[in-house]
Amino acid sequence: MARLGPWLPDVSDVPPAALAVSGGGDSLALAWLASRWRRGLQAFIVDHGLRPDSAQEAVEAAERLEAMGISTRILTLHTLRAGPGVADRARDARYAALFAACRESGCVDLLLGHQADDQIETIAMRRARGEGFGLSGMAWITETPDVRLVRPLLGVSRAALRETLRHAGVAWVDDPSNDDLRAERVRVRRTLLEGGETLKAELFALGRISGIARAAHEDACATELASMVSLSAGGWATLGHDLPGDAALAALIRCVGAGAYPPSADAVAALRRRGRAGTLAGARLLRARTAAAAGQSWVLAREPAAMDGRIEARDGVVWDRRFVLHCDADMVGLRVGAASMGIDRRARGGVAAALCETLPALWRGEQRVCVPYLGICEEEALVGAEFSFAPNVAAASGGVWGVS
Ligand SMILES: Nc1ncnc2c1ncn2[C@@H]1O[C@H](COP(=O)(O)OP(=O)(O)OP(=O)(O)O)[C@@H](O)[C@H]1O
Repeated sequence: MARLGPWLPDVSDVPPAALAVSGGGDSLALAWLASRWRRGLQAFIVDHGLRPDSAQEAVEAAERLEAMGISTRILTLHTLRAGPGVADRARDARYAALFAACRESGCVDLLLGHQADDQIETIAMRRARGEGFGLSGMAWITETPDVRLVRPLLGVSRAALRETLRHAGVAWVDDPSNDDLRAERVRVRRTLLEGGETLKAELFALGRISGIARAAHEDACATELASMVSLSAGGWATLGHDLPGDAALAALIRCVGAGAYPPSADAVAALRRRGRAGTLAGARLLRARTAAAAGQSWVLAREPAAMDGRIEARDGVVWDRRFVLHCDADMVGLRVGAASMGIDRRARGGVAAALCETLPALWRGEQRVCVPYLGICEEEALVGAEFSFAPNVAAASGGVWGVS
């Protein structure tokens, strides 16, 4: 059996990972954290040549990186000029330079310092522009023909990264263009700061919800997502909350519970204030059981459907407003009901019990004979039985498009 580790791979074994470092707090924190994670790092600093101090700042950032033991190259751009659209032109030129440098150095991964606040701002900007799917924000990993872009810090707040650097004794430079109100991102950041935590929390929820909607159209694993949202991913903790704010919790309840109308604001506030398990508008709020997340983390699961669908014809049973059943076998006489409780942990294959209760199963009388999503099938004729999302899933997954 192979030995576990080593955790710091030998440079000769793996291609170097590239770091895009601006000299600002986010990407320097990325570099510092990465330097404690692995060897074989190659940092690239792009000097856009647009400000008189930029060359000197690039040299200072390079010194900070070298002090962390990271080999560093400054990529100087000579052709950029100030003027209309300079931010977009600078970004295009920066990525082109970074990609070329990665190719030259044989780097397969390019790590970027985008963090959780950037993500929230991105979602806010896309929402303001009326974009739809973009509401799930930036991807953690983006494959390009040149390199794989990796954003490992998307779950970490700007404040936490600054704190990390302070502890490590690493100085950074705040780019003055981050205060330039002509930039859309800067204006959005200002609005978010003024709007406070509620707005942030709402946008975070919206991002997740639209991710859920997209997944619902992509594959069956979306069942899990459409039926259950984990509130433990560190997102709310990042915002300093145990549970999301009222508006965000209402949006999530609507998504998971698929109610035709949003829950009342008072009911949501009461559920949140109580801080314990409860049911509202077709969704159940439960404490997560996992030991690692104990104390802080919650799950919002769909309330198990009370409805049983008796199969009268060969096909076309819609269950829980979400699923359509398909099967070649004659199933008249069976019924579709919730997979329900009592399925052995091993048979569930890691699927949470709360989610299991919301999955469709085929029942013959009191006997559960098939749970397609879990691969459980007691009758040979039913082996091909399948559920897919009902065509009205966008509506069924709960006002996904209508949350505002
Ligand atoms: N001058 C630079 N040199 C190298 N990398 C940079 C530079 N500027 C930004 N980056 C990389 O891009 C990340 C995001 O930076 P920032 O948010 O300023 O860029 P952006 O213009 O919003 O870019 P994006 O289009 O990628 O969102 C940084 O954390 C860093 O990894």
